[in-house]
Amino acid sequence: MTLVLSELSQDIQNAVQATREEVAALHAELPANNLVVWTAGNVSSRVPGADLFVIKPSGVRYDELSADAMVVCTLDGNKIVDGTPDRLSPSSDTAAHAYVYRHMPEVGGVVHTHSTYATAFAAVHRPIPCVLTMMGDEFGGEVPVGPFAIIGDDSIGRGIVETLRESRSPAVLMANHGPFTIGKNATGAVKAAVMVEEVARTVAAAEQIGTLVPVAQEHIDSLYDRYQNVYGQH
Ligand SMILES: O=C(CO)[C@@H](O)[C@H](O)COP(=O)(O)O
Repeated sequence: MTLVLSELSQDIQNAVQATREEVAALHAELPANNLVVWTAGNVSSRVPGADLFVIKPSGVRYDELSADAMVVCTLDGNKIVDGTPDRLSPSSDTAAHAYVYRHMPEVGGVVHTHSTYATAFAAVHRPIPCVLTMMGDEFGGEVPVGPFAIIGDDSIGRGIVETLRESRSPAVLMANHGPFTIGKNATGAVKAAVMVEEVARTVAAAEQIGTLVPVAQEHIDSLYDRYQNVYGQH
Protein backbone atom coordinates (compact mmCIF):
# COMPACT_ATOMS: atom_id res chain seq x y z
CA MET A 1 0.00 0.00 0.00
CA THR A 2 1.38 3.46 -0.91
CA LEU A 3 2.28 5.73 2.01
CA VAL A 4 0.36 9.02 2.22
CA LEU A 5 2.44 11.91 3.56
CA SER A 6 -0.54 13.73 5.07
CA GLU A 7 -1.34 10.61 7.15
CA LEU A 8 2.14 10.42 8.70
CA SER A 9 3.02 12.05 12.04
CA GLN A 10 3.37 15.83 12.17
CA ASP A 11 7.04 15.39 13.11
CA ILE A 12 7.68 13.41 9.92
CA GLN A 13 5.69 15.87 7.82
CA ASN A 14 7.79 18.70 9.29
CA ALA A 15 11.00 16.76 8.61
CA VAL A 16 9.92 16.14 5.01
CA GLN A 17 9.21 19.83 4.47
CA ALA A 18 12.60 20.85 5.87
CA THR A 19 14.32 18.24 3.72
CA ARG A 20 12.45 19.41 0.61
CA GLU A 21 13.63 22.96 1.24
CA GLU A 22 17.21 21.77 1.80
CA VAL A 23 17.29 19.62 -1.34
CA ALA A 24 15.73 22.35 -3.50
CA ALA A 25 18.34 24.87 -2.29
CA LEU A 26 21.21 22.42 -2.84
CA HIS A 27 20.16 21.76 -6.44
CA ALA A 28 20.95 25.44 -7.14
CA GLU A 29 24.57 24.72 -6.16
CA LEU A 30 25.05 22.37 -9.14
CA PRO A 31 24.64 24.98 -11.94
CA ALA A 32 26.19 27.63 -9.67
CA ASN A 33 29.37 25.53 -9.53
CA ASN A 34 29.22 24.62 -13.24
CA LEU A 35 28.69 20.94 -12.46
CA VAL A 36 25.66 20.36 -14.74
CA VAL A 37 24.09 21.45 -18.01
CA TRP A 38 20.36 21.58 -18.79
CA THR A 39 18.61 19.07 -16.45
CA ALA A 40 21.57 16.73 -15.92
CA GLY A 41 22.43 15.69 -12.38
CA ASN A 42 20.47 15.29 -9.15
CA VAL A 43 20.62 15.63 -5.38
CA SER A 44 18.82 13.63 -2.70
CA SER A 45 18.66 13.63 1.08
CA ARG A 46 17.48 11.13 3.63
CA VAL A 47 14.54 12.40 5.76
CA PRO A 48 15.67 12.36 9.42
CA GLY A 49 13.59 9.99 11.55
CA ALA A 50 11.86 8.28 8.62
CA ASP A 51 12.61 5.57 6.08
CA LEU A 52 12.15 8.13 3.32
CA PHE A 53 14.30 10.33 1.10
CA VAL A 54 13.69 13.39 -1.06
CA ILE A 55 14.96 13.71 -4.63
CA LYS A 56 14.38 16.00 -7.58
CA PRO A 57 11.70 15.28 -10.21
CA SER A 58 13.13 13.89 -13.43
CA GLY A 59 13.95 16.25 -16.29
CA VAL A 60 12.76 19.45 -14.60
CA ARG A 61 14.77 22.62 -15.29
CA TYR A 62 16.89 23.84 -12.37
CA ASP A 63 15.06 27.17 -12.22
CA GLU A 64 11.79 25.26 -11.66
CA LEU A 65 13.06 23.08 -8.78
CA SER A 66 11.06 24.53 -5.87
CA ALA A 67 10.75 22.76 -2.51
CA ASP A 68 7.17 21.78 -3.33
CA ALA A 69 8.37 20.04 -6.51
CA MET A 70 10.72 17.73 -4.63
CA VAL A 71 9.56 14.10 -4.69
CA VAL A 72 9.36 11.92 -1.56
CA CYS A 73 10.30 8.25 -1.89
CA THR A 74 10.59 5.17 0.27
CA LEU A 75 14.01 3.54 0.59
CA ASP A 76 12.85 1.11 -2.11
CA GLY A 77 12.71 4.11 -4.44
CA ASN A 78 8.93 4.21 -4.69
CA LYS A 79 7.21 7.60 -4.74
CA ILE A 80 4.72 8.09 -1.92
CA VAL A 81 1.55 10.20 -2.10
CA ASP A 82 3.51 13.36 -1.32
CA GLY A 83 1.32 16.21 -2.54
CA THR A 84 2.98 16.50 -5.94
CA PRO A 85 1.01 15.57 -9.08
CA ASP A 86 0.89 11.80 -9.61
CA ARG A 87 2.43 12.34 -13.08
CA LEU A 88 5.56 13.97 -11.52
CA SER A 89 8.19 11.19 -11.66
CA PRO A 90 11.28 11.16 -9.42
CA SER A 91 14.78 11.35 -10.89
CA SER A 92 15.80 8.60 -13.31
CA ASP A 93 18.60 7.86 -10.82
CA THR A 94 16.19 7.25 -7.93
CA ALA A 95 16.95 3.51 -7.84
CA ALA A 96 20.67 4.24 -7.48
CA HIS A 97 20.15 6.74 -4.66
CA ALA A 98 17.74 4.33 -2.92
CA TYR A 99 20.23 1.44 -3.16
CA VAL A 100 22.90 3.59 -1.51
CA TYR A 101 20.53 4.55 1.33
CA ARG A 102 19.53 0.91 1.90
CA HIS A 103 23.11 -0.38 1.97
CA MET A 104 25.01 2.54 3.55
CA PRO A 105 23.05 3.67 6.64
CA GLU A 106 25.75 6.24 7.46
CA VAL A 107 24.98 8.12 4.23
CA GLY A 108 22.56 11.03 4.49
CA GLY A 109 22.92 12.54 1.03
CA VAL A 110 23.71 11.46 -2.55
CA VAL A 111 24.62 13.61 -5.56
CA HIS A 112 25.12 12.77 -9.22
CA THR A 113 26.55 15.07 -11.89
CA HIS A 114 28.22 14.81 -15.28
CA SER A 115 30.79 17.49 -14.45
CA THR A 116 33.28 17.76 -17.29
CA TYR A 117 36.67 16.80 -15.89
CA ALA A 118 35.49 14.13 -13.46
CA THR A 119 33.38 12.62 -16.25
CA ALA A 120 36.40 12.70 -18.57
CA PHE A 121 38.28 10.49 -16.10
CA ALA A 122 35.19 8.21 -16.02
CA ALA A 123 35.22 8.07 -19.82
CA VAL A 124 38.78 6.67 -19.87
CA HIS A 125 38.22 4.50 -16.76
CA ARG A 126 41.03 6.28 -14.87
CA PRO A 127 40.96 6.92 -11.13
CA ILE A 128 41.95 10.48 -10.19
CA PRO A 129 45.39 9.92 -8.61
CA CYS A 130 46.09 11.43 -5.20
CA VAL A 131 48.65 14.07 -6.17
CA LEU A 132 47.17 17.04 -4.25
CA THR A 133 46.96 17.71 -0.52
CA MET A 134 43.30 18.70 -1.08
CA MET A 135 42.68 15.14 -2.33
CA GLY A 136 44.20 13.75 0.86
CA ASP A 137 41.94 16.08 2.84
CA GLU A 138 38.61 15.27 1.18
CA PHE A 139 39.09 11.89 -0.51
CA GLY A 140 41.72 10.18 1.64
CA GLY A 141 43.42 8.91 -1.51
CA GLU A 142 42.55 8.45 -5.17
CA VAL A 143 39.00 8.88 -6.46
CA PRO A 144 38.08 5.40 -7.68
CA VAL A 145 36.32 4.30 -10.87
CA GLY A 146 33.17 2.20 -10.54
CA PRO A 147 31.89 -0.40 -13.00
CA PHE A 148 29.98 0.38 -16.18
CA ALA A 149 26.27 0.08 -15.41
CA ILE A 150 23.18 0.90 -17.43
CA ILE A 151 20.49 3.06 -15.77
CA GLY A 152 17.21 1.33 -14.97
CA ASP A 153 17.81 -1.13 -12.14
CA ASP A 154 20.05 -1.55 -9.06
CA SER A 155 23.28 -2.00 -11.04
CA ILE A 156 24.43 1.63 -10.73
CA GLY A 157 23.65 1.71 -7.01
CA ARG A 158 25.39 -1.64 -6.49
CA GLY A 159 28.45 -0.37 -8.35
CA ILE A 160 28.55 2.80 -6.22
CA VAL A 161 28.30 0.89 -2.93
CA GLU A 162 30.75 -1.89 -3.85
CA THR A 163 33.33 0.69 -4.97
CA LEU A 164 32.95 3.13 -2.08
CA ARG A 165 33.06 0.36 0.52
CA GLU A 166 36.66 -0.25 -0.58
CA SER A 167 37.67 3.42 -0.34
CA ARG A 168 37.68 6.45 1.95
CA SER A 169 36.53 8.55 -0.99
CA PRO A 170 33.04 10.12 -0.90
CA ALA A 171 33.15 10.17 -4.71
CA VAL A 172 33.12 7.41 -7.32
CA LEU A 173 33.54 7.87 -11.07
CA MET A 174 31.01 5.46 -12.63
CA ALA A 175 32.61 4.24 -15.85
CA ASN A 176 31.47 6.05 -19.01
CA HIS A 177 28.85 7.90 -16.97
CA GLY A 178 30.09 10.36 -14.34
CA PRO A 179 30.61 11.05 -10.64
CA PHE A 180 28.29 10.00 -7.83
CA THR A 181 29.08 11.39 -4.38
CA ILE A 182 27.88 10.67 -0.86
CA GLY A 183 27.94 12.54 2.44
CA LYS A 184 26.70 12.26 6.00
CA ASN A 185 24.21 14.86 4.76
CA ALA A 186 23.27 16.29 1.38
CA THR A 187 25.49 19.34 1.86
CA GLY A 188 28.47 17.03 2.32
CA ALA A 189 27.59 15.15 -0.86
CA VAL A 190 27.33 18.43 -2.82
CA LYS A 191 30.68 19.52 -1.40
CA ALA A 192 32.25 16.26 -2.58
CA ALA A 193 30.75 16.82 -6.05
CA VAL A 194 32.25 20.32 -6.19
CA MET A 195 35.65 19.13 -4.98
CA VAL A 196 35.89 16.06 -7.22
CA GLU A 197 35.40 18.28 -10.26
CA GLU A 198 37.97 20.76 -8.95
CA VAL A 199 40.67 18.15 -8.36
CA ALA A 200 39.91 16.43 -11.69
CA ARG A 201 40.39 19.74 -13.50
CA THR A 202 43.63 20.48 -11.64
CA VAL A 203 45.08 17.02 -12.32
CA ALA A 204 44.15 17.25 -16.00
CA ALA A 205 45.91 20.64 -16.18
CA ALA A 206 48.95 19.29 -14.35
CA GLU A 207 49.31 16.48 -16.89
CA GLN A 208 49.67 19.12 -19.61
CA ILE A 209 52.58 20.69 -17.72
CA GLY A 210 54.60 17.70 -16.53
CA THR A 211 54.63 14.39 -14.68
CA LEU A 212 52.29 13.86 -11.73
CA VAL A 213 54.02 13.26 -8.40
CA PRO A 214 51.92 11.22 -5.94
CA VAL A 215 51.55 12.33 -2.31
CA ALA A 216 53.14 9.78 0.03
CA GLN A 217 50.62 7.53 1.79
CA GLU A 218 51.78 8.63 5.26
CA HIS A 219 51.02 12.23 4.28
CA ILE A 220 47.66 11.28 2.76
CA ASP A 221 46.69 9.63 6.01
CA SER A 222 47.71 12.60 8.18
CA LEU A 223 46.04 15.09 5.81
CA TYR A 224 42.82 13.06 5.83
CA ASP A 225 42.80 12.72 9.61
CA ARG A 226 43.40 16.44 10.15
CA TYR A 227 40.81 17.58 7.61
CA GLN A 228 38.11 15.17 8.73
CA ASN A 229 38.63 15.72 12.46
CA VAL A 230 40.30 19.12 13.04
CA TYR A 231 39.73 21.44 10.07
CA GLY A 232 37.15 24.19 10.32
CA GLN A 233 35.10 25.34 13.26
CA HIS A 234 34.13 23.01 16.11
O1 LIG B 1 22.63 10.35 -16.24
C1 LIG B 1 21.44 10.58 -16.40
C2 LIG B 1 20.72 10.16 -17.61
O2 LIG B 1 21.56 9.27 -18.32
C3 LIG B 1 20.69 11.34 -15.35
O3 LIG B 1 21.51 11.43 -14.20
C4 LIG B 1 20.41 12.76 -15.78
O4 LIG B 1 21.63 13.41 -15.88
C5 LIG B 1 19.50 13.45 -14.79
O5 LIG B 1 18.33 12.73 -14.79
P1 LIG B 1 17.08 13.21 -13.87
O6 LIG B 1 17.57 13.30 -12.44
O7 LIG B 1 16.64 14.58 -14.39
O8 LIG B 1 16.04 12.14 -14.11
